[in-house]
Amino acid sequence: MSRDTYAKQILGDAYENIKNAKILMVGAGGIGCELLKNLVLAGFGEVHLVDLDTIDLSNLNRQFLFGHEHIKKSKALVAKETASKFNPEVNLVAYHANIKDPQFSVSWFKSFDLVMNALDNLDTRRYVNRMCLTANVPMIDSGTTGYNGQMRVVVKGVTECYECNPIETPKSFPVCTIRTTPSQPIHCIVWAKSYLFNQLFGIDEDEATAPELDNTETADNAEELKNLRTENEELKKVKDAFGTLEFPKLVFEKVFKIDIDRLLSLADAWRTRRPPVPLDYSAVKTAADEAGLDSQKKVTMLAADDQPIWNLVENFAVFADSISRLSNRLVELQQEAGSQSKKPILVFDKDDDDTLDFVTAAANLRSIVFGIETKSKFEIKQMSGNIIPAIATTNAIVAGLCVTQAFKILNNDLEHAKMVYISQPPARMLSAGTLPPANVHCGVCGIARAAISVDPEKLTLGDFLEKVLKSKLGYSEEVSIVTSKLLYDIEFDDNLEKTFVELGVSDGSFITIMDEEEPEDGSPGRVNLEFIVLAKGDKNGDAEGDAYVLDQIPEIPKKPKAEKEPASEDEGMIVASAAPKRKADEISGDDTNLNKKSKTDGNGDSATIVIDDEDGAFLID
Ligand SMILES: Nc1ncnc2c1ncn2[C@@H]1O[C@H](COP(=O)(O)OP(=O)(O)OP(=O)(O)O)[C@@H](O)[C@H]1O
Ligand SMILES: [Zn+2]
Repeated sequence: MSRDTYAKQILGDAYENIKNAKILMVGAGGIGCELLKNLVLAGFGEVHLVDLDTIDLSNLNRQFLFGHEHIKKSKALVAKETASKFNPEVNLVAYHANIKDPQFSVSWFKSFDLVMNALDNLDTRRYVNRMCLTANVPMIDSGTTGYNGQMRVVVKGVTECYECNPIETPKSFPVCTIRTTPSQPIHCIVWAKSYLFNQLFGIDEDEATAPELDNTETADNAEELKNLRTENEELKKVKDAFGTLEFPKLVFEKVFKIDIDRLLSLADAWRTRRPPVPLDYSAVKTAADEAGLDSQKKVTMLAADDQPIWNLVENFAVFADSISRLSNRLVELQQEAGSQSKKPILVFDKDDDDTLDFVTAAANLRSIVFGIETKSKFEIKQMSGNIIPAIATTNAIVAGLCVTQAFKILNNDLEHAKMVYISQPPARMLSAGTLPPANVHCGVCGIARAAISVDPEKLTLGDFLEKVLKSKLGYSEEVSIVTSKLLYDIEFDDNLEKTFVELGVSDGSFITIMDEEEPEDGSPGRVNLEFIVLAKGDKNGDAEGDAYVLDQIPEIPKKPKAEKEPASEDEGMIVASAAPKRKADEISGDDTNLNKKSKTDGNGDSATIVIDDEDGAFLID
C-alpha cells in the first residue's frame, strides 16, 4: 500500500489537484506547524513556507516541529527539515525572511495556487491580503486567541477580503492619560513601550505616532500637548549624550524629575488626583549602591528572575543597566549600517530581554512616581506583549479546518467553502457560515490594483503624473495621489519636482490614485487605483529613461453606485461604509480609516487593548 492510498480513496479524482498544487504558507509558528504537518501528510505537492523568526524556548510547548536543539534557529528552515521527514515526496521550500521583502514580488505570489496565512499580526495579514488581491490568488486566513479561533477563505471579486469590514482597531488611550495622568499600570506600560522606548531607541514619535496614543488635539488636551512638545525637545537634547556613561542618568532625571516637576506645575490637574512625586537621581543611586546593586553581575541576576516585583532601587538598577545594554546595541547597529540612509532602530519585543527589562523598569518607576501598583517582569511581559496563552488544540483545530477548505478551493468547489469560528461554550464550539460576498465599497478589494517598478531616485512625482497617470492610464490632472499622506491633488502641486525617494516612497510602498474628475454626464468616476511600488532591478526600462516600468496597463472599473450608509452594527461585526472623499486639509500623517497607509514601515504591532475599569487592565490580541 502506498503512502497516498487513503488520500486517493477519500479524495477520489480531486487528489490529483492536491498533488499538483503549489501552496504558500506564511508563518511557521503555532498554527503554521500544525498546518505544515497537515499539508505534508495530506500530500500537497509543493509547499513554500516563509517565517522571519527564530525559535524561542516558549514556542516549544505547542510548536511541535521544533525541539530544544533548535532554539535560536530559523523557524522556517527547521519546520521544513522536520516536516519533510513525514513525507519526503512533498517539495518543501523554506525562506527565513519577512514576507514583505521585495524578493516576494507580485509575480512570485502569482505562481501559487493558494496562499495560507498562519500569522500573528494584523499588519502582515493585511499586506498578504493585498498581495493576493493584486496577484489574484485565493487566500485562507486563520487565527486563534486562547480557546477562540477562526478561519476564512478570501477569493478576489467573489468573497469578502480580509479588509472588507474593518477589524476592530486597537483601543487608543487619550494622550493625556498616558503622558500626564496615568492611573493604572497599563497606562505606565504603554508609556514605557510606545513612547519612551521609541523616543530613545526607535522611531521618533514626531515621525510616526505610536498606535496606542491618540494625538487628536482638542481644547481639553491642547495645553498638555504643548507641554509634551517641550518635553520632546528636551529629550532630543538628552539624546545627544547617547552611548555615554552619563546617558542613563540624564534620561532618568529628565523623565522622572524634570518632566514630573513640570506636570506638578499644572496645578489644576492635581486638584482631584494624587499629585506625582518626582524621584531624585542621587538619592536613589545611593540607596541602590547601599543595597549592593552596584555591579552589573548583580543587576543581571536580579533581572533574570521575572517573578518578584522589584522595589524602587531594583527598578532603578535594571532601568540604568538596560539603557546601557540597549544603547550599546544601537551603537553597534549604527556602526554596521555606516552611511546607509535608513537609520537602524530597535523595536520592542516581549521576548527580547533587553527591551522587556527596560519597559518593566521604566513602567514601574513611573508607577511609583504616580502612586500606582507596580508589576513583575512576568506580568509586564504579558501585558506589553498582549499575550493570551496560546492553546495547542485550538491551533490544531484551525489548521485542520484550513486544509479542508483548501481542498474545496483547489477543486473549484468554492460554493461549499466556509468561514468557521471556534468559540467557547456556552456559544457553539464550531460555527460555520457561507462566505460573505465582497463589499463593493471596500477600499482594498473594491479598487483596481497594479504593480509598478520604479527607480525611486529618478522618478519624480511630476513624471509619474504626466507619463504614467495621464499618458498611459488616461487620467486628467484631477487626481489625488496619496500614500500615508497627500502627495498631490489639483490644489496641491508642491511635490511635483520631488523624486519618489524624497517623498518617502520606496520598495514595497503603496500609492493610491483617486480619480477626482466628475464627468459632466453625472456618470461615476473610476474606482481608486492602488500601485504597489517595486524598486527596479536590472530589468530594461521603457522609453522613459528607465525611471519606471509598467508591465501591465491595469483595468480600472467605474465606481459602484453609492448606497445608503449601512447600519453600523451587524451581528457584532462593524459593516464598512463607503470611504469618504478626502480633502487636502484632512490629510495629516495618519489615515488608517482610509486604508491607504504606506505598508513599508508597519511594525506589526496591532493588538486590541481592552481596559476593564473594575478589575484593572487586561489585553487581548
Ligand atoms: N511579516 C512576517 N513575515 C514572515 N513571518 C511572519 C511575519 N509576521 C509574523 N510572522 C510569523 O508568524 C508566526 C506566527 O506564529 P505564532 O502566532 O505562533 O507566534 P509566535 O511568535 O511563534 O508565538 P508567541 O507570539 O506566542 O510567542 C511567527 O512565527 C512569526 O514569526
Ligand atoms: Zn475587501
